[in-house]
Amino acid sequence: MKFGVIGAGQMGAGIAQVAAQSGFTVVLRDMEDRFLERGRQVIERSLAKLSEKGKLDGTPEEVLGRMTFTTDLAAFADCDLVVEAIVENEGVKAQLFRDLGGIVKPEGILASNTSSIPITSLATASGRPERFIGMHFMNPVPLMQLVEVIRGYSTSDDTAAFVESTARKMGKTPLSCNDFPGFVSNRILMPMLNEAIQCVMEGVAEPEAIDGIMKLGMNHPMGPLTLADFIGLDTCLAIMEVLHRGLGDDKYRPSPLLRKMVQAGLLGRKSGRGFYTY
Ligand SMILES: CC(=O)CC(=O)SCCNC(=O)CCNC(=O)[C@H](O)C(C)(C)COP(=O)(O)OP(=O)(O)OC[C@H]1O[C@@H](n2cnc3c(N)ncnc32)[C@H](O)[C@@H]1OP(=O)(O)O
Ligand SMILES: NC(=O)C1=CN([C@@H]2O[C@H](COP(=O)(O)OP(=O)(O)OC[C@H]3O[C@@H](n4cnc5c(N)ncnc54)[C@H](OP(=O)(O)O)[C@@H]3O)[C@@H](O)[C@H]2O)C=CC1
Repeated sequence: MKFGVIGAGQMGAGIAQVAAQSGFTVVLRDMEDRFLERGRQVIERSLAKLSEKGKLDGTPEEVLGRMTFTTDLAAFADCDLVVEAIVENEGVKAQLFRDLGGIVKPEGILASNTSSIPITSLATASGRPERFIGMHFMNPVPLMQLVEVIRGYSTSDDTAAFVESTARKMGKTPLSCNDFPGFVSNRILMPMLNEAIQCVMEGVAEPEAIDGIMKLGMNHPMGPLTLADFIGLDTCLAIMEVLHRGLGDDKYRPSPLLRKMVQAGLLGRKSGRGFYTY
């Protein structure tokens, strides 16, 4: 199978890596060579770590040998499945799917790794709504078990079955849900992270104490502010906006502190500073 991934950021690089680990031929695209190079380095580090621990089938070189890095969308023409993992912005994603709809062979399936944006509207933009689906991997992709599979209004049974079987071949567990803002994962997770940010803003406690309380008290592997920094505060804000707009309830209002930090360019781990400094 030829597996396409668009966006070589933290999610796209992880999805491409795990697809190649699973034996698929992979093409990974970003807009500029320097972003592809950054993605390749992340993949090389992750493969080295997995290999060191005996958790990799074959060598890192064999896995990398199944991957091609490109800036050219035409390289996706013969892909059986293309997963998009670019910025969490509906207009930008819709334009990409309009383009892809005219490039990828008609029987190819298009999927979005979006955290929250309506699958049905991206499916319409693609011009092939029956062969369009949400394939939502979790961060960090090489370590997390879940793929949340989101069916759009017109997604066919064959498309859902193909994507679920592909997720299993990648060593993941697919779980399905319908197309509602934030799906299941982020409808439940993101309000908790937003509330932790609101606690910082209101001076309820210092970030370290908030994270410590949730880690030690609730056995969460990461505190909510560490996790928000890990996901990216720009992505967290984009998801909260979709929940707020899409569900029309002020309980999903993004914390003003979250908004201000994104305006200040404090995006978390990827920009070097968020609630913590990296
Ligand atoms: C926003 C959305 O739309 C959806 C989302 O994804 S929401 C986010 C979902 N993800 C989470 O909630 C993650 C929560 N965090 C965790 O589960 C854990 O902290 C974790 C699995 C990320 C890390 O595990 P941990 O037990 O905390 O230990 P940590 O020491 O950091 O890492 C474990 C090992 O994995 C390695 N590791 C981390 N990332 C890796 C990667 N990408 N590839 C390979 N190895 C990796 C680490 O280097 C470490 O190796 P050593 O044991 O040799 O030091
Ligand atoms: N972060 C997370 O924990 C998770 C995120 N997701 C979702 O995955 C997707 C990607 O997130 P993530 O990998 O974290 O984000 P990153 O910021 O790490 O990467 C985003 C990617 O999108 C590209 N991009 C940015 N702007 C544009 C544009 N205008 N046109 C085309 N490409 C663009 C970036 O390229 P460049 O480097 O050139 O800017 C980069 O490759 C989002 O939809 C997000 O919601 C899903 C699960 C978890």
